[in-house]
Amino acid sequence: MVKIRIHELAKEINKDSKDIIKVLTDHNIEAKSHMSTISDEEIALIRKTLAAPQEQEKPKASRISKVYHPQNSGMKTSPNRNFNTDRNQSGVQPARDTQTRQEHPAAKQGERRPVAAQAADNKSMDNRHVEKPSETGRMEEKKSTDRSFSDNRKTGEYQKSTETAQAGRLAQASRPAQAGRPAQDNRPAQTNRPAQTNRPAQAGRPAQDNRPGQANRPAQANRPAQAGRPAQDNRPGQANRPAQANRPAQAGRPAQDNRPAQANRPAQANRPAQAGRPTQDNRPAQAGRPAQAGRPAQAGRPAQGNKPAQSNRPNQGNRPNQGRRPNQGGRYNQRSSAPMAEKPKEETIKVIIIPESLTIKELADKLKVNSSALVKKLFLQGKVVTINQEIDFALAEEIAMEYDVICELEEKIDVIEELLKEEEEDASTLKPRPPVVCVMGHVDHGKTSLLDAIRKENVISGEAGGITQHIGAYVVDIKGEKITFLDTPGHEAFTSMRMRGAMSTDIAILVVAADDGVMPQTVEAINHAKAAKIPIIVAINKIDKPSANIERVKQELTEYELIPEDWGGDTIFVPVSAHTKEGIGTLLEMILLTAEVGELKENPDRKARGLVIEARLDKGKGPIATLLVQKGTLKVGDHIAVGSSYGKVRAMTDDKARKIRSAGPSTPVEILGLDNVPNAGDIFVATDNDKDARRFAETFISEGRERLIEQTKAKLSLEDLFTQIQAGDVKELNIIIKGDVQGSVEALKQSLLKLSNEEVVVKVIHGGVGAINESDVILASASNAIIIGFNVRPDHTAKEIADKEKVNVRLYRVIYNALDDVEAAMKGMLDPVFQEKVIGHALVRQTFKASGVGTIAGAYVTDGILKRDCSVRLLRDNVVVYEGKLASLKRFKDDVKEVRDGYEFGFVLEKYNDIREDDQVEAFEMEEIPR
Ligand SMILES: Nc1nc2c(ncn2[C@@H]2O[C@H](COP(=O)(O)OP(=O)(O)OP(=O)(O)O)[C@@H](O)[C@H]2O)c(=O)[nH]1
Repeated sequence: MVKIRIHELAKEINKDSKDIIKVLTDHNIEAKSHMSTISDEEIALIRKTLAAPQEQEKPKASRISKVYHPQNSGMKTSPNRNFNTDRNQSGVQPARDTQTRQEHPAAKQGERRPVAAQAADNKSMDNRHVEKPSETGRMEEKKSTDRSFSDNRKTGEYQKSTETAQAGRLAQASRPAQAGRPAQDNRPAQTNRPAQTNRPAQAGRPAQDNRPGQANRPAQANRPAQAGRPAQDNRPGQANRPAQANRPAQAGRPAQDNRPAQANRPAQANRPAQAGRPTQDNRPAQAGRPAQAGRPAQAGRPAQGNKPAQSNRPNQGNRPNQGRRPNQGGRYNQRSSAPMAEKPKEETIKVIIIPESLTIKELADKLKVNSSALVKKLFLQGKVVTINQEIDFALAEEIAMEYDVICELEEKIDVIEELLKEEEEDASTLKPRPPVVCVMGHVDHGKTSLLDAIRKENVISGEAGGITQHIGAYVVDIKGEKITFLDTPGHEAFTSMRMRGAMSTDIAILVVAADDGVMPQTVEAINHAKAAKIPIIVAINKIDKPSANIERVKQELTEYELIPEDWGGDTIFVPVSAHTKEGIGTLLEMILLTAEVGELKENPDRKARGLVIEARLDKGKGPIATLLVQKGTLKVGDHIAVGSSYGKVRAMTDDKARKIRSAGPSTPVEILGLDNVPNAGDIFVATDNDKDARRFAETFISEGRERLIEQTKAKLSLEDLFTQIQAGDVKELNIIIKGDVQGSVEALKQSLLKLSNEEVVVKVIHGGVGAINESDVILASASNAIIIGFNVRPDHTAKEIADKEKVNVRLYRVIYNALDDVEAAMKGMLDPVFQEKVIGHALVRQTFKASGVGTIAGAYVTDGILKRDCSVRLLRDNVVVYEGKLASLKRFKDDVKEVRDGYEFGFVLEKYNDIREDDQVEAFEMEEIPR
C-alpha cells in the first residue's frame, strides 16, 4: 500500500489539492493539508468521486480555466457580459486581426467563407478587416493565433478580446478559442474526448465541408451565428431557406448591398477569420447533428450542443454587434430602417384649416402637438406666448410651417343662412299664390290715403268683416283674386329685406303726387325697388287736384328709367286719387296683371316659412307677431322659430281679426304663442318639434350677436361721414328724425333733405314725434342711418342699444345746429374738438362740517374766476384727489354764480367731503374748438 500525498494525486489527476481535500472531508476522512498522505482506498474514492464530474466538466473546465480563464475572472468580477461597443472594438480587435491573417486563405479555399464571415461579423463592423490580406495556411493561422494569444496576454489585450468573444459571441464561430485557441489543442480533456477527437468533421475540417448534412444546410453550416441565435435555430423553416443556403454570395447580394446596415459592413464579406475557422463553421452543424447532440460531452455543453442554450446568455442577446449575426442583425436593421428610409416618401403634406385668429392651444390641438411644447418652441425662438394667447393667421401659419403643416383659412359660414337655406321646390308642387304688394313714395304723396282707399274700396265691394284692425298687412279680394298689401312703410319693408336678403314683396306701388312730382324719397323708393328687382307700378296720386300734372310726373320718372307703356316703355302708370277713388280699380287690376306675368307660385303643402311684419308685446296676451306666410301653410299648434324667439302657435287671426286655423302662402296672420317679441323682418320657420325650434332660436341668438358686432363696426357717424363720402362708401346719408312736435320734425326733415349735393343724397328714412326708441335705433342700425333728436332724448333701452350697435344719435335744441352739423359733416368740417380750459384757482383756508351738508370749505380765489357750474378738481400736493362739480358756491350766506380773483368764498363739492386746509381748487371748463 503506497501512500501518496494529496498534492501528488492532485497533480496526477489534474485536480486541485483542495478539491481532493474537499472530497475527503465530505467523506469524513481527515485531511489537514495538501501534504497529507492518503491511502489507496482513499485514492480510489477520490478518483471515483472526481472522475465522473470531471469527465463532464472537463471540456468546460478546461475551456474556461485554460482558455478563457482571464475572461472568466473578468466575468465574475465585472459585468463583462454586457459589452459595450467600445470595449468590443478595442477588445476584439487584436484577436480579429489575428483571425484575419489566419483566415484569408480559408476564404480563398471555400466559397462559404464569406458566409461564415458574416457570422463572424458579429464581432465588429470594423472596416479595417477588409483590407487585411492573408495568405497563410491553417497551421500558420494556428500558430499566429497562438502568438497572438500569448502576445495579447502579455499586453492584456487578449483578455479583453476573449472576454468579448466569450461573453458576447453568439456564434461559437466567433470564438477564437475554438478555432485557433491553443488552449483547446492543449486541453487534455478535449483532446481526450472521444467524441470530439473522433469526429472527423471537427478534427479534420474538410470532412465538415463535405458532410452531406452540411452541404444541404449550407446556411446553417456556414452561419455559426445563426446557430447561436435561438430564434433562428428554432425556426423550422430556416434550415431550408434557400437564401441562407446560398449564403456565400450573401455579402454580394444585391438586397444586402442595398441595405445600408449591411452595405456598410465590409467586414462581413471579408472577414475570413471565421470562414477559416473550421470549428466555428461547424458549430451550427453540430447543433443539428444528432451524433453531437447525443454525445455526453457535447450534451453537457449546452452552449455547443444545444444552441438555444446560447440564446439564453443574456450578454449575447444584448450585444449589439456580437450578440447578433451581422447579417441577421442587418436584416433586422434593414427591416426597421427600411420604413424609416421610405417614410419621407410616404409623408403627405398636412393641411389644417384654422380661423383668422386662434389660441396657441387651439393651434397645438390642430397640429396634434403638445401646447406646452409649442410654447417652449416659440420661447426658444424668442416669442413669449401663453397657451391661451390669441395669435393671428399669419403667425399660426408660420408656426405650422415648422411642423410641415400648411394652414388654410377657415371659410366663415353664415350659420343662419345655412339654417334658412331652402332647397328648390319641385315645380309640380307649386300652386299660384296672391301677390304681396308694398306702397312706397315720398312723404305726404298719399301712401296711407291710397292704402286706405284700396281697403275701403275693398270693403265696399263686399268684403265681410270690415276694417277691424291694423296688423300691418291686409288682403283684398278682387273678383276672387287676392292681393296682399303691406302697409308698413316701404323703407322698413326693404330694411327687413336687406337684413336677411329675403324678398317680402312681389310688386312695389310707387306713389307720386301729381302736384309735386319726383322728390328725393321717390328716387330712393325707386332705387330700393330696383335693388330688390321687383316690378314697379307707378300710382300718380292726387289727380283730383287742380295743380296735378300727370305728364310732368311721367316725364320726370323717365330719368329713372321708368318709362310708361304708352311712351314705349314697360312701366305701368295708373293715375289715381285716394280721395275720389278714381283709378283704384284699375290699379288693382294692374297689380293682378303684373302678378300673373310674374307667375307667382308656392308650395302650400309644406312647413310654413315667412317674415315677421310687425311684433309687439301685449300685456294680456304676451308677444303678438304679424307674420306673412310666404311658403307652405302655417297651422295652429305648429312649432315655430322666429329669429331669436320660438314657440308654438297658440292662436291665429287673419287681417280682419277672424280666428283661423291655417294660413297659406302670401297670407298675413297675427299669432300668439312666442316666448319673446321678434323683430320686424325676422324670418320665421315652422319646425318639427319644440326642440328644433329652440335650437334654431339659440343659434340665431349666438350668430346674430356676432353679426351685429361685425355690422356695428362699420356704422356711420357724422364724424366720419366726410371720410366715408370721400372713400365712396357713402352715397346716401340716411337720417332718422325724432322731435317733440310734428312741426319741428317736418321742418327739420325738409331742411335736411335740401342738403343733398352731387356726392351724397340726404335721406330722411324715418321721422316721428316722441322719444328716440328701440325701433328707431334698430332701423338706424339696419339702414346705417344716424338719428337726430330734436328736443327729445333716447329712452333707456334705445340708449343701450345705440351704444351697443354704435348708432350715432345726435341731440339738438336748435334746428340750425342740427343742420349746421350735418352740413359740416358732409363737408368734412364737423366734430369740433373740446378742450379743457382752466379758468381759475383757489386755496382752501378752513374747513368745517355741517350736518346734512357735509364738509364746507372756506377758500380764497388766487387767480381767475370760479363759476357755479364749472368743473373743479381738488389738488393736494399737486395730486388730484377729486374731480367733479361744485355742489354750492357762496359768498357769506348767499349763493353766487361766480367768485373772482382776490375774493373769499365758501363751497361744497358734489359727493366729496374730504376737503382739507391748503388744498388747491382748480376750476376749468370744456371749451369747444372748431375744426
Ligand atoms: N287732394 C288729395 N289729397 C290727398 C290725396 N291723397 C292724399 N292726400 C292728402 O295728402 C296728405 C298726405 O297724405 P298721406 O296719406 O298721409 O301721405 P303719406 O305719403 O302716407 O305721408 P307719410 O305717412 O307722412 O309719408 C294728406 O293730407 C292727404 O289728405 C288725394 O288723392 N287727393
